[in-house]
Formats: sequence, C-alpha cells, structure tokens
Amino acid sequence: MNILVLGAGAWGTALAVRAADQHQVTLWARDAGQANALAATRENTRYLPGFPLPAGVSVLASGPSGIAGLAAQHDLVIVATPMAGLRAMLAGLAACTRPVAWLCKGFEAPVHAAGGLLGHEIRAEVAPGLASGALSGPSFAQEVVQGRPTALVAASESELVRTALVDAFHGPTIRVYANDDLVGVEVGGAVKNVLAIATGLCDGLSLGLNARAALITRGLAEMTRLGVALGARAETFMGLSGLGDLVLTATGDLSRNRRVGLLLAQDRSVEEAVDSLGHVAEGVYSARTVAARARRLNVDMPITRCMVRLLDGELRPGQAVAELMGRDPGAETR
Ligand SMILES: NC(=O)C1=CN([C@@H]2O[C@H](COP(=O)(O)OP(=O)(O)OC[C@H]3O[C@@H](n4cnc5c(N)ncnc54)[C@H](O)[C@@H]3O)[C@@H](O)[C@H]2O)C=CC1
Ligand SMILES: O=C(CO)COP(=O)(O)O
Repeated sequence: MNILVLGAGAWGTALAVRAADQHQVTLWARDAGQANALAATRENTRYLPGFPLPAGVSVLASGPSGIAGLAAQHDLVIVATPMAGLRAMLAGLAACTRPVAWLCKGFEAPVHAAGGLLGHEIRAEVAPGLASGALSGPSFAQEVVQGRPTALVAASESELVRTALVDAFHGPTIRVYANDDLVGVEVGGAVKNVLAIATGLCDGLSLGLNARAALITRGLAEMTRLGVALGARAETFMGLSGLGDLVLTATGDLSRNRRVGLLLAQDRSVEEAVDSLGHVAEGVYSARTVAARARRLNVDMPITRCMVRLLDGELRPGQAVAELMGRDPGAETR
C-alpha cells in the first residue's frame, strides 16, 4: 500500500513510522523548511525527537500539484493536522477518489452560526462525496513510535474506509478495530481532551484518587449524553475512543491536555500553559464549543462548563472545585 500522511506533527510522524513497517509512506509537511529539515536529518526534531525515520518514509513539501495531485498517487490519505487545519485539508481533497481519514480530536473553532463542528460535519460542508472517516483511540505518539502495544479504532460509515485503515495500520504492535459510529468516535475524542484538563487540574491540586475517579466517571457520563444527543450510540463511549482514550489522557502524564490542567493548578495562565507545551492541546480550543453545543441541545455538562469558566479566567482553580462540589445532590444517571 502507498500511504500519504498530511502533517508532520508528533502523531502524523509516529503513525508514518509505524505504517512504514509494512507499507511505503509519504510524510508531507506544509512548511518547506520543516520538510527540508526532516529529509536532511531523517528525524522530526521539532515534534517527535529521538526517533529516526525508517527508509520506508519519504518526506515531501507541497509540490506544484498540491495535496490533491499527491493524494491521487496514493492508496490511502491520512490528514494528521490539528482540528484547525482540517477544513482546508478536506476542501483540498474534495475531489479525491482515495479513502481519507483524519486523526485530529476536537471541535473546530466556530466559523459560522452553527458553531464549531466535528470532522464529519466539516466534511459534509466542504467534501460531501469523500469516502472518509477518523482514526482514533488511546494512543500517545511517543508510545506508538516505540512500537509499544496500542489499540486504535477506525471509524467511518464506509466499509471501504474502515478496511483501508485496518489494512494500513493493523500489525504486530497496533490492533485496529472497526466501528461505523463515526459520530460517537469523534465525540469521544473531542470531549476526553476537555476532561483531561479537568483531571490534570484535580491532580495538580492534590485532590486525591477518589476525586480523580469521580471526575473520570462523571465525565464519561457527560460525554455520553452529548454524544447520544448528537446521534451516536451510547455503547461507543464504553469503547476505545470513549472510556479508553479518556482513561489514557486523563491519567497519563504524556497527555498535553492533562499537562495544561496540571499547570493551571499552579496558577499559570492558559497562554503560559499552552506555550510551554510546544504542541497543540485541543481541549483548550474545543471546550467552549462543547459547552455551547451541549447548551443548544439541552445536555447538562457541568464539568465542561466549569472548565470553560476556568479557561476564560472567570474561576480560579479552587473555585472550580468548590463549584463542582457545591452542586445539588442528584441521581446517578447517564
Ligand atoms: N500526539 C498524540 O499522541 C496524538 C494526537 N492526536 C491528535 O492529532 C492531532 C495532531 O496532533 P499532534 O501531531 O500531536 O500535534 P503537534 O502539535 O505535535 O503537531 C501539529 C502539526 O500540525 C501542523 N499545524 C498546526 N496548525 C496547522 C494548520 N492550521 N494547518 C495545517 N497544519 C497545521 C504543525 O505545523 C505540526 O506539524 C491533534 O488533533 C491531536 O489531538 C491524536 C492521537 C494521538
Ligand atoms: O489523544 C491523545 C492520546 O490518545 C493525545 O492526547 P493529548 O493531545 O492530550 O496529548
């Protein structure tokens, strides 16, 4: 198989390295300078230092034919940009006849009255004919690139896309499960980032293991409520892209979103926390949209609401905890 990976951040690079165990991979960087550095050093020193690119990975910057021309020369196209780059990528790939999958986890920042969109909603606007889906699940790039065992979920309404993703990435160190609930998989990947900020905050404030378990469990409930209201199946949230990725990101110190929460607990500003990462933390950008869409659907998401007020500077860390603990008693429903 010939695989094109559009985006040379940590995750695109890690998946390119692993896919090259079994396939030919082209890793595309939007910035010619970054592509040249990658090609010269055979290492992504900016986003994933310490892991050489194997011979099966070739590096490219945009050529005269652009991404549409490149896509036509490959069997599968992976969009590995953050959410902020997905709309432009899908628009550029609108006429592509190859299967396409995005890796980003979040809601787009609002571009019109409908509010911020998930990947499949952006696709419906800019590339409705594209055979496409999302590759998601609990997967830190640093572990995947080292060949540590990982399970992913290939989500699409299209069997062709699910099969292409399994063929591309299922191997000795990665298991890929197929799921046709694209909405559920996308909601899980987006909301877990917001909840990981909350759990980082909780751990940074040394609230204890009981508090962390409560946040994860009640966070899963609010993620499920939003997903079901958006048309997902509830059982998807018990799977890899729901519970699985929530547990990983909320508890694993490799998570950039969790690290934002840990830094906020030290009274660092959101800007300082994000700048210190040097990587994207999608939960920071998605939180407001998650809360806004939940509000419109009449879905109660108290943890998310609290995180938005913290990120907006309306609450200090201690006040956020007091607000969550001060709520009226309620039944343990989903
Ligand atoms: N790193 C990880 O372990 C995982 C990340 N993801 C998701 O994958 C997406 C990408 O994450 P990472 O590669 O880790 O990010 P990163 O911060 O390591 O790299 C981001 C890359 O995207 C490029 N970029 C930034 N803004 C862009 C835009 N507007 N248009 C096009 N390219 C742009 C940057 O130049 C850089 O190459 C995120 O949505 C993240 O949530 C998903 C699973 C695992
Ligand atoms: O999505 C991820 C792991 O599955 C990565 O999470 P962070 O973006 O918080 O690092």
